[in-house]
Amino acid sequence: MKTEQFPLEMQPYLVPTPSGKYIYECSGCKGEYGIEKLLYTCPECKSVLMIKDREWERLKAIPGSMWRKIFDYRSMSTLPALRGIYRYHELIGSMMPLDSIICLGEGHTPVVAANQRLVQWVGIPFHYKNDGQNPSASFKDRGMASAFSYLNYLIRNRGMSDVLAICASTGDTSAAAALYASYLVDGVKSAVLLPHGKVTPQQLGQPLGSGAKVIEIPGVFDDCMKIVEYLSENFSVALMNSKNAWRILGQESYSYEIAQAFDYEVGNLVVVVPIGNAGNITAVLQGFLKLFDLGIIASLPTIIGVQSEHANPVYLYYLEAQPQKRQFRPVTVRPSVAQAAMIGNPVSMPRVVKLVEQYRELAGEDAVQVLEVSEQEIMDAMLMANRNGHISCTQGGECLAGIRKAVQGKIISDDRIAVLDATAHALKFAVFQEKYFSDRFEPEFEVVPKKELQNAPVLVSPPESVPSPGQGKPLDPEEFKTFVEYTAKSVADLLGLKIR
Ligand SMILES: N[C@@H](CCOP(=O)(O)O)C(=O)O
Repeated sequence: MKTEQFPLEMQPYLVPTPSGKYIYECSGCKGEYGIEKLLYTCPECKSVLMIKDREWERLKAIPGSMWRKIFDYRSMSTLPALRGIYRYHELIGSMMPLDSIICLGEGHTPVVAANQRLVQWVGIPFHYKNDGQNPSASFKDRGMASAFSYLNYLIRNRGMSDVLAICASTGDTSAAAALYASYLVDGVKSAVLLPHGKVTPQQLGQPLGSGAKVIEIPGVFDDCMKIVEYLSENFSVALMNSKNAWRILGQESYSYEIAQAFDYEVGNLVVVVPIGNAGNITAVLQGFLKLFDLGIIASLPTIIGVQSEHANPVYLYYLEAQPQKRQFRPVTVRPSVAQAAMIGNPVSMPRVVKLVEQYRELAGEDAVQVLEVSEQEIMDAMLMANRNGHISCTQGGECLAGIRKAVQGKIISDDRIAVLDATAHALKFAVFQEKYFSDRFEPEFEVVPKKELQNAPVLVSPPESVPSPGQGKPLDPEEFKTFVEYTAKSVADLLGLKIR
């Protein structure tokens, strides 16, 4: 819809203009730093940074009801910069002029209600929010849209040039970073560091296809992360992992979209997210806190973070009930089907600690929970989801296993409604489905396929006496008729079809 076609009262708000005073704020010592250049950790105490708008309070001059209208109307705007996550401009980088914004179609991902069979299996109604329907098929695109828009802003306004965008990845971040870098023609190249053999073939193909320099490293993601951290401290590169606080801003849009999808009534919702490098749960918590602070939502939803038993440092941290006794200890990860979250030392942990405390102060101790599930539960849940109309990845399976456990363990009451994060498209993780279906899981995964969830193709192969078409060798009409009749009968027998 064109701006002039919106109701008159909305027109002044539709096209945002740059506003606010953005700074980096240290999640440890609270030190503040200007955003004229990229900064990842506090120069003083080395803790990770958050981005803060010093003029945030000005947004409260507009009532929550009006913000709701602004965001809803903006969803209909055809202005290129507002087609994706920047329809929430004031919340995720309002200093950014619209001409710096990169939008590759991220956001607006569907919220799909579970059918009755799945609702019964879990115990409460729930929805999947399919972030696999983003441009590079994962939620990382939300964060990359924001981090690359900021890079673009620095290139256009601050004379930045010859940028090498670099990241460590379990697969999704690299696909997203390479995609957005390839779009920015003004001197941005990308390089991605992947743990050798621990990224699916589909995910490996993505940055290669986008033209990134793909470098494989022995070890796991945590090792790659240490290398890119070293590179970003000692060389002129732009770090595109969620350690870069601009990534977090964009990923907050996941919370904004959930609020919008539920008409901003989120108090009864339980939002379930997997935890890997912890950028996602950071953004989800911060996103809902911002909406609450501006009166856009009247109450906060419950947040459940889920980890696999094979990569569970955040779960172990919160196992200790007394906050003053909690101590974060990185873990050595074991092979996990939730490979995107196979991370033992999440870089956003200091942000999580701070935000969970803030969230619990406002919404109660139970408002944020962290659970762990087994590899078996993750795989079974993903397959259950996908057999019932979803396109969930293994991390989405992790969420489903988590909410089921929470309901069965009465951590969540049966009058709640859940929204599960399917962080990536199922196709990226087809290799784990294949291992399950063909019973080829290496013992370390600790997954034993259940017969009722397996599936395999059946080859109908006519005997030599029946002519069969071959590549470039079409059958004559009589032979073809014989082939069709024989094969159709075999298929009918296989399917147990009855003659009409
Ligand atoms: N799961 C991630 C790991 C890196 O996470 P990030 O959000 O810090 O970039 C991936 O897809 O690589």
